[in-house]
Amino acid sequence: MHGAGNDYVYVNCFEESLPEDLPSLARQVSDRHTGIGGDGLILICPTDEADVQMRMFNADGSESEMCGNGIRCVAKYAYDHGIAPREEMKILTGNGILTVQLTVENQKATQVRVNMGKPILEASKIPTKLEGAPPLRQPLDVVGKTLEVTCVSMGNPHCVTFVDEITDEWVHGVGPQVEVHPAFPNRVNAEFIQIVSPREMIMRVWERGSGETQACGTGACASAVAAVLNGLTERTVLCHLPGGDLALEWAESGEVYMTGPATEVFSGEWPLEN
Ligand SMILES: N[C@@H](CCC[C@H](N)C(=O)O)C(=O)O
Repeated sequence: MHGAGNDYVYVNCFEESLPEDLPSLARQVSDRHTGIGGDGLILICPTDEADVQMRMFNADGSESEMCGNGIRCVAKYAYDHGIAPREEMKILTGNGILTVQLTVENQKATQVRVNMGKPILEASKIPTKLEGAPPLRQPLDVVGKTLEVTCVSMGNPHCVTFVDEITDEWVHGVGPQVEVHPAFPNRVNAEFIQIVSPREMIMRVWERGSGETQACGTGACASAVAAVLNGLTERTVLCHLPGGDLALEWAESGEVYMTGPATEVFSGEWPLEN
C-alpha cells in the first residue's frame, strides 16, 4: 500500500504470524531488488486497547514510533478488509492511540483524516541536544554549512530546514548528514521546505532509516508546525510532496490534523525462507 507514494509492505497480523527477528524481515522485504520493495514494513496487529495496532519498521530495520502515511493505509486496510468496518476508528501507535476518520466511496476508504495529536516541542523529548523550547532556527553545522533548523516531534523526531529552492544537494548531500548528526541521539528525519505562500509549501524529505521517500506524513505535520512557529504560514497549509499532496491543520486546540490518500496496490504471498 502507499500513501502519497510512501510505500510499505503491510502484513495482516490478525491472520499471519511472523518470525521474531522483525528488523531482519523488514530489511529483506523492503529491498527493491531482492525483496518485495518498499520504504519499510508495517504490521497491522490485534490489540485490546484500540481497533488495531500499527507497528512500523524502516527499510534499514529500525522501528519508528509513528508513520503518518502508514496510519492512513492501516485504517483503509482495516476498513476495506472488515477488521474494523467503521468510518471512525482508533489505532494504537508508538505515539499513543490516535483517531482517524475515513471517507468511503463504493464501500472502499479513499481519503483518511488523522488526528495526529499535539506536537512535542521540548528539546529533551524530541530528542535533540539543540537549545530552545521549541528549538527554533537553531544553528546546525553540517558538510561545511551552518543550517538554521527547527525541531519538532510528532512522536518521532524531525529536523526542518526552510530553503529558497529544494535541490538534490539539499536532500541527498545534506539530508544524510542531518540524520546522523550528534545533536540527535536517536537520529532524525530531515525535511527541506520551500514556502510558496502562507497556505502552501513544497517538501522533500530524507527519512531516518529509509532515505529519500516520496512523502512523509509525520514530516509534513512537523513542517507545518515549524512553519507556523517561524511565522511563515497560516495554521492550515497544503503540502506538495513528490508523491502527492497532504492537507494539514495545526488547530487552536494544539492538535495537528492531516488528510491524505491511502491506496492498496496489490496483495500476495512471500515465502519467509527468501
Ligand atoms: N514515512 C513516515 C515516517 C516513517 C518513520 C520515519 N522514517 C522515522 O524513522 O521516524 C510518515 O509518513 O510519517
